[in-house]
Amino acid sequence: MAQLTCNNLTIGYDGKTVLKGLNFSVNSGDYLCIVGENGSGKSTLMKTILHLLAPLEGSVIIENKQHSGGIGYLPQQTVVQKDFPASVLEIVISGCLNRCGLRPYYSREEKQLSRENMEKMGISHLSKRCYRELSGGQQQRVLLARALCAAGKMLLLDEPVSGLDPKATAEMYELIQKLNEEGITIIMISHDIGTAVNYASHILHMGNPYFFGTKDEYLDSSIGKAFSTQDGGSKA
Ligand SMILES: Nc1ncnc2c1ncn2[C@@H]1O[C@H](COP(=O)(O)OP(=O)(O)OP(=O)(O)O)[C@@H](O)[C@H]1O
Repeated sequence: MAQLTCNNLTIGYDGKTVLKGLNFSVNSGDYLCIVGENGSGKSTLMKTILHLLAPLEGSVIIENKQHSGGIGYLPQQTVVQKDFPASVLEIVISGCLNRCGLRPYYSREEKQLSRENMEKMGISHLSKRCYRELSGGQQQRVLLARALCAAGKMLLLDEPVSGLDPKATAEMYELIQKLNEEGITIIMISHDIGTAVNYASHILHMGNPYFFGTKDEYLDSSIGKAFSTQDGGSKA
């Protein structure tokens, strides 16, 4: 069943179109990689899916939102965020804020959920450490644990390995794959087509024309062939 459907969706800012007429859907348990050149609209699409930006035309439908819980979001990290003066636990548990509603404290269940997600991400031993003193890879695990606290069944990840070294990158991809195997739907922006093709079940290649289909359909398509042979098949 489709968890997310974009119908004839036009995205952009202040009435200026970035990409027109997008049609695709994501089913529960899918792993969608969004690839495309700089400025092709990947982050704009993600913000539109999150309802942070209104569509210029068309619609974004998220099925059973009230039953499936929230959407976990891992934004692209900025320099300011890397310097955030809070403890790991404070950052992870802030992912539960939406669950609190008007209640001005975290419940026992929310504290337990934060502990479980830190455990999943292998960062329990860092819970009291200050976020800004951590390595880039550790910081991304903290933000992923935070996104998991907010997530029901869907995680949106905007270049989760940006700036990480090869070892931390591989570990991050393994963690994301494990979450997908546990049933969480993944929608991830990536600049790395090689990885997209390795891990994803579906590819959305932003551009005019855009491509949407399964990984195998992408590898068979002219756009997929052109990009997966370019630069040794790694960069979009
Ligand atoms: N806040 C904004 N206001 C107006 N235009 C914007 C804004 N943010 C992005 N844009 C424009 O929208 C277009 C798409 O940008 P977007 O960031 O979605 O691309 P992207 O594919 O995510 O790029 P990258 O790979 O560099 O992250 C670009 O032309 C960009 O200049």
